Amino acid sequence: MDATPETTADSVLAEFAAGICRRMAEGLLEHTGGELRSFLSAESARLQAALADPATLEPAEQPHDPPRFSRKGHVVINTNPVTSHRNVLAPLLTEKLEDDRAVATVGPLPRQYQGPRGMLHGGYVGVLLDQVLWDVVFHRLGHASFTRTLNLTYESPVPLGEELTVEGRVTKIDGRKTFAEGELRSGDTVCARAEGLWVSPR
Ligand SMILES: CCCCCCCC(=O)SCCNC(=O)CCNC(=O)[C@H](O)C(C)(C)COP(=O)(O)OP(=O)(O)OC[C@H]1O[C@@H](n2cnc3c(N)ncnc32)[C@H](O)[C@@H]1OP(=O)(O)O
Repeated sequence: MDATPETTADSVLAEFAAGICRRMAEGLLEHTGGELRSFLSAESARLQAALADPATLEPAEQPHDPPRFSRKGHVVINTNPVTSHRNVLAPLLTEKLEDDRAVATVGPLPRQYQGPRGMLHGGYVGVLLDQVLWDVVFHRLGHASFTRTLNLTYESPVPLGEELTVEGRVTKIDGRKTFAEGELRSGDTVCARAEGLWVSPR
């Protein structure tokens, strides 16, 4: 990353643009023909308007992920593909961390995450569980670790278009090894379970 400073207005604009990109990604899979053209034109116009006068986006909004600064003063942007409001791939989580437990809500997820028709792609099920289990391990240890194993059991398809709950728990710490487990639910239905091992750096 470079050392260019970023104002709050810049951060708000970047997240606004990411929101438009998310809507475009969804709209590209929803619309066709003339409807697609109108949709793209309207979203482009919204971005152009914000670019022409970024101040109009403030102070109504504050950035969710304002850039941090490294010790050398370089801008560090949150690139996380699950949680960063600036990463258009991120489905975005709202997460609560307490002691050995994390509970996150995500979604409703749109069509760009689709695997089987109307259902979440299985790889994304793993992405969501990996993130929440990593988060609870980080919260418990106070430092980052690497996912070494992640075993998934798919119990039932995960519906798109509904809010999902992802829960993670630390189950054991043994030296550099931290074990955690969790599940992804739609309502009261457990759709997937995960258990894995996280290894702290030497
Ligand atoms: C900022 C937010 C980021 C969120 C990220 C979300 C999580 C991620 O995606 S992390 C990225 C994906 N993971 C990776 O890329 C990791 C790739 N793997 C690695 O880099 C290495 O294998 C790494 C670091 C995990 C472990 O390497 P290394 O430190 O050499 O481990 P190693 O010494 O062999 O094993 C450590 C311990 O685990 C044990 N162990 C290793 N594998 C297993 C296993 N499968 N089962 C049980 N125990 C195991 C070893 O026996 C050893 O135990 P002990 O300390 O008692 O002797």
